[in-house]
Amino acid sequence: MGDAVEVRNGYKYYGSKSKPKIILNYLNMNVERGSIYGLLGASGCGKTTLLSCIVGQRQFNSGDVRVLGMKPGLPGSGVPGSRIGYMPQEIALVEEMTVKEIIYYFGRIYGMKDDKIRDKFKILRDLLQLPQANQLVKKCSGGQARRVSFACAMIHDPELLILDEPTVGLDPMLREKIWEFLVETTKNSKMAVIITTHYIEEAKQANKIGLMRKGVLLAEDTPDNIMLRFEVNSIEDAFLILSQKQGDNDVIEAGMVPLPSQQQHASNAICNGIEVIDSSTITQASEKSLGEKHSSQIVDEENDNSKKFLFTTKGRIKALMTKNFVQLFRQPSGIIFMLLFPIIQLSCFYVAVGKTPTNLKLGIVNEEVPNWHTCYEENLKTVMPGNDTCNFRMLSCRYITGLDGADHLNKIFHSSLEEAHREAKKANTLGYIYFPHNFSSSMQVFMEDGRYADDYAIENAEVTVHLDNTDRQVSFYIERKLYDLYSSFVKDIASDCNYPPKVASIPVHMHEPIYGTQDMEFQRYVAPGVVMTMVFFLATLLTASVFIEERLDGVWDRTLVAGVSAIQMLWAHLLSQFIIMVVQSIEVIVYIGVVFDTYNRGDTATLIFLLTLTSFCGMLFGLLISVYCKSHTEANFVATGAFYPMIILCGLLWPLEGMPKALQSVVLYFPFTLPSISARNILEKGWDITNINVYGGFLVMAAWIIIFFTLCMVGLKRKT
Ligand SMILES: Nc1ncnc2c1ncn2[C@@H]1O[C@H](COP(=O)(O)OP(=O)(O)OP(=O)(O)O)[C@@H](O)[C@H]1O
Repeated sequence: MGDAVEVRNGYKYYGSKSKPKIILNYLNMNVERGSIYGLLGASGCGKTTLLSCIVGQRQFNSGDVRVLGMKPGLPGSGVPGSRIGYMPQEIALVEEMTVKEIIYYFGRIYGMKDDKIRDKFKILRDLLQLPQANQLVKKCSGGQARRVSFACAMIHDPELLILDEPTVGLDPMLREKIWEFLVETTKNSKMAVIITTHYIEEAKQANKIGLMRKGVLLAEDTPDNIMLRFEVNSIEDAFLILSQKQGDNDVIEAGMVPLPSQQQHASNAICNGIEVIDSSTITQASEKSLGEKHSSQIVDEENDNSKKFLFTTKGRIKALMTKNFVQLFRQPSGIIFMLLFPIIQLSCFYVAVGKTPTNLKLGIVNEEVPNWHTCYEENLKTVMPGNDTCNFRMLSCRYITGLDGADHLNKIFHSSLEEAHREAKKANTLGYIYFPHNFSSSMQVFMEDGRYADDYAIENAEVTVHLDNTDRQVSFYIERKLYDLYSSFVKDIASDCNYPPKVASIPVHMHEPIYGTQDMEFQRYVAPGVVMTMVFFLATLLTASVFIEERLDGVWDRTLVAGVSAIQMLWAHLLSQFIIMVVQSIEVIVYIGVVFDTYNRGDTATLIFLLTLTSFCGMLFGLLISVYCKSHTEANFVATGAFYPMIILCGLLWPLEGMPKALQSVVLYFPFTLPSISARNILEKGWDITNINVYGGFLVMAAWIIIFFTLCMVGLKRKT
């Protein structure tokens, strides 16, 4: 059957080719089936790197590795996959799951049936003194979590069990029990175990130990033989002697990479006569047998795989989706984020945006009256029509009292222009309006015989306005109010003087709008864009954080080593997210429809579809970020960096027509620009998906989905 693991001239470096940080320096290793191999070495000597190359998580830069007779990663090799069990150094469990759930998760991933998982779980629970089945992993102590992690690696009775420091933090009794179990199991089966440990003496129970230092195995033999050879009573002493012999001079310098043949020579020299595995021990015959086994095993495995394929894939997708939902819904922040955030954000938007500004302080200086109370005297008459003339007095009062109808304006009366100016400068008012002492008489001259009115009269017939323009929205609003009021003020005077009111109105008439309403609020214009950007970025942040978290806590890698492909993980995530997104989109549409009474002239299903696509696109963008960013901080930078340009350029804050032409033609294809126009067209114009001004947005969104998906795939392929 050959050895469980055979490593020949394993060479691995991190960093660039020109400046390599060499971790494994043409290392050789043999692990027999049905045996325990203790891999010992100081922290940082490369043990984890070696194990990751054995389980197929990483690859050697050169050299050869056979695991259970095949090269890891080859189709049908079962590595990564169910032939091995891997317990990484970090806990690498889903914290939101219970002990039972995480065991079932890995069992299903390995393609086990539920009743088999249940039986094995019972055995492991007693053996490893696992915590209560319904205890959350995050509530487990370090030692408990390590035992659960160990159980996950063992659940499927692998042919090769790889344990990276499994006994750290466990009490001596339990450590002993675990070793007993491993010794017993390897005796009675063909299971091979590779175990790294810092407790060198416990490795005495291993069938073989490898002493590793600076990327090479200094010795590889049974514990007794090693102690015998160095005439010492402990492996630790033997290791010390070996390390001294290797010496510091042999620190591997970057850039001085020896050739395999030179290295073979070098490592023999390093070990000063100590027998280090000789690569020539792989005989022609064993190579041949490996080759034969290779092809026959591929056929067997492929047959087996095709039978099990459906069952395993179903089980995996079920396990992955359950994990996703558990992860999301066991964290209060997850539910808040997905379901409550849209409600909170929409409420903020609808309550705060687009309403008419109120309590706007506007100063008034009126030189026509001795004091402002005069304007509010009862029986004040400002227009006195005669037969062939119409006399005006204190007309300014008529305009000022007209302002009372504009209840959003708060009038502040000033006694002089200087005072009004001073108050506006101090920002105590938003500006002021001024009426000269001869406002009414000038108006009379202007209205009765405008053709002969002199400049002085024309000037004094004006309402002079000075506004603080720094808040343009507010000053626009005041301007519009003052214009509207003046228009009705003049019309009223004309009517009182028995002139036809139309003579006094501006001859531009705004009829009922073709689409929308005359009093349509700004809110309705921005709402589609706001809702779309909201669902997009919620999905982006959620996906990016979930994936990065999984990668950082080791769950992602561990699941890959268990045989799940990155693509399967991606599909499971897409499916679970899709369900959440449909719920979220319905929630958003119903909420704004029912609570804020937002009408929709078009088809609601089309809107929900567009919103779900937007959310899906956001999710893929989040995935893309998680693929290329290493940490949450990096992901946040990218998400925030993308958020503002997208919002600013999509026509949400300012119409596209106001942007430079070249920019317009680019931003039109941004993820929110055409889609928000489509949404607006559905809502306001009632157009359906057959209209280009609606399906244009769908096409853009679909194109972005394809772009993000392709980039994700490229990134994932490069990473795995
Ligand atoms: N992705 C990486 N990029 C660069 N260097 C790395 C990377 N991963 C590990 N290293 C470095 O490689 C060396 C070997 O790391 P490795 O984790 O294999 O050591 P180890 O023997 O398992 O240590 P320990 O017992 O502390 O886990 C260390 O110096 C580590 O800093």
